[in-house]
Amino acid sequence: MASVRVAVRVRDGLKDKGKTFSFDFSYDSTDRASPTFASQERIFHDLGSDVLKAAFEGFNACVFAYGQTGSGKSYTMMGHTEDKGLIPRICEGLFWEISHRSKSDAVSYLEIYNERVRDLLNKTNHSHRGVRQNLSKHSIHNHSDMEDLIILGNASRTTASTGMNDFSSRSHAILTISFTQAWFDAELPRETLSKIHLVDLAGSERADATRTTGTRLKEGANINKSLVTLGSVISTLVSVFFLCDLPADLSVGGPSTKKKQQQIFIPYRDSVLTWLLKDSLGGNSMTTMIATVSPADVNYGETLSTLRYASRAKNIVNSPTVNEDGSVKVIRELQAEVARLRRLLEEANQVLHILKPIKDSAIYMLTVFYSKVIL
Ligand SMILES: Nc1ncnc2c1ncn2[C@@H]1O[C@H](COP(=O)(O)OP(=O)(O)OP(=O)(O)O)[C@@H](O)[C@H]1O
Repeated sequence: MASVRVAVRVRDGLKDKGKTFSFDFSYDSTDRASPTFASQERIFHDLGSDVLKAAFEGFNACVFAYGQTGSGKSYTMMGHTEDKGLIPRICEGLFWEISHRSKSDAVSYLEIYNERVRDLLNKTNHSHRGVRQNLSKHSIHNHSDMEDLIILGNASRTTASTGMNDFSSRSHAILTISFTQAWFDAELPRETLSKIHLVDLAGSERADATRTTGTRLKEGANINKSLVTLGSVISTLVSVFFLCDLPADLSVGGPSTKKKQQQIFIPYRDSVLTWLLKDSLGGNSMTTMIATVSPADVNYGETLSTLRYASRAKNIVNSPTVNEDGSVKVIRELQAEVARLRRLLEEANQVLHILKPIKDSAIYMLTVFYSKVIL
């Protein structure tokens, strides 16, 4: 079991309004000259390197950035050419490690725009409501292939200028790296498949703050709808785990608590985003949420709501397991069984070896007894 890790990254000066939250990490990225300034490198060191570690151990991993529009989600996830964010750094790390191991990789990159999935790596693919239908998968052989795909995908992403951000992401973007490793462990074959989801969410926003109308307003409504669903999924998951955690004597429903947990409906299907992130929230994944805040006074309400959102997400417990290829696992288990039977046979032979002289002398004694006493 692993809790969702939550890191908070602050863009501007934070005014103390007397609320306290606790998170796994907190970063101050307000002033480059400050000794406490958290650089992109530091964020990768703390959060990105664990994603790589999990993936190489055969787990699924997910990082998603959540926060008000303009607070630094895209900067944290993608960054700029000269100031790279988590995605390019994780990809670099992946290829650095991969050069020492056997593997194969595939990448897909999609955006969810107005509740429709659009393939960012295949412009001929029209957007659709179905999840992952027709999504192109691209084999990559080196880091430069990966960089080209990211540049291609980013160029297709829907951004627009809003009152809060000149290049506001108007969609949620999910880059998925599927990653297979095959090797021999004590002469037995092993194969694991890990998936890394790197997610840059569109900004949570108020229409009046972003001064949106028309298309922007419709986008904003869809963004907010999916973020509200994400919030409901998080709250519901937390209540399920809260019931799990209750000691038997405190559990509200006594023996029926388990039944209640099973009856709780988690609204994953209410938005494309939550459906795609199903495994990352309450499922088989090591997940990190990065909450970005830009707490100028004017943003106090949004900052507080982001921190509350993040604080709830911290209570989600996932159950990550190593994703081993089923058929390779069966082969490995059969090989282990054959080795066990061989060992048993050897032991039986050794016992026979010890018993043989006893058997021979028993036959000899019986023969002597028969010839001398009976005859
Ligand atoms: N920690 C930071 N250090 C330096 N610049 C930053 C930082 N965070 C954000 N910025 C800058 O602020 C601007 C807005 O950031 P960004 O586009 O990442 O916001 P966002 O949260 O992704 O917004 P939206 O939800 O509208 O897409 C960008 O020009 C970005 O480079």
